[in-house]
Amino acid sequence: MPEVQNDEEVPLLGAQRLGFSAGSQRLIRDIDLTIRAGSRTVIMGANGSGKSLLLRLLHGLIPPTEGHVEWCERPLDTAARNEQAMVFQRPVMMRRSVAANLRFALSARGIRGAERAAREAEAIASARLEHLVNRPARVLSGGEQQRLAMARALACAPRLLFLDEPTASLDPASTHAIEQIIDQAHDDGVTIVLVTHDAGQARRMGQDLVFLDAGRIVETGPVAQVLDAPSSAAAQAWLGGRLYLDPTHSSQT
Ligand SMILES: Nc1ncnc2c1ncn2[C@@H]1O[C@H](COP(=O)(O)OP(=O)(O)OP(=O)(O)O)[C@@H](O)[C@H]1O
Repeated sequence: MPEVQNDEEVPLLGAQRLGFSAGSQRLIRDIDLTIRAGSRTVIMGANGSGKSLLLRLLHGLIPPTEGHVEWCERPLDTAARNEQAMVFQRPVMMRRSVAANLRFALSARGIRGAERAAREAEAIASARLEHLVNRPARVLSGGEQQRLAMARALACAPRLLFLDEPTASLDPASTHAIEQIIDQAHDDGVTIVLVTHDAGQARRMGQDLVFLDAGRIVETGPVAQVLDAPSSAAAQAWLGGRLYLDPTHSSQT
């Protein structure tokens, strides 16, 4: 089974024979994956290869139609999901101030009073949002909203953070700010699973790379190894800027 390697030996998240079908379309299939505590895993693949779908399955946002996901070797339930967080390419902001968005997320996890105030202040400082704290979140720029989305996710102290193309719409400065927040979170012990199309970002942020094609893992390995010397035809084509259509695989089979 392809296994993501890293220094620590604790299997935080595991997927066994994970699959998702819609009608006759097998959109995700035969995914065996282990994410160890403290690792930084990058998921790459062409548009439509199933990266976002896989992230949603791993986070328990949608139920698999085949196989299962385990958290610390136990079924992925609501309590387990509360130990994870996810940030999307386009953050969803509530019609409230920056501070109120943070407070709401913390309250939803049962965190109130002095603890909530302390976490809110820490999150605002770490995302450098002090000057925007009373502004309606929905009028923030894309980069500011994404910093708030990161702050909101990390304020809940997740053990694992899923990131689905978090900088795809951002300029280089905002991208750098988000990457700094991810680095800090990782230094603080948060396990990172990042979907990106940006090979530079994969090199900066990742240790292990999982390459998807047509809903299945076709290659795994250290980021530099996969990017510099891909072994799969799909990764070779994608890195060479070519569309890859594997004649032996169809989503209908
Ligand atoms: N809930 C769903 N029901 C049916 N089909 C879906 C569902 N979610 C995603 N799909 C389909 O699954 C395929 C993979 O979608 P997904 O969004 O995971 O791709 P992706 O690799 O993240 O692509 P991109 O790089 O363009 O964001 C697409 O063809 C999409 O239309």
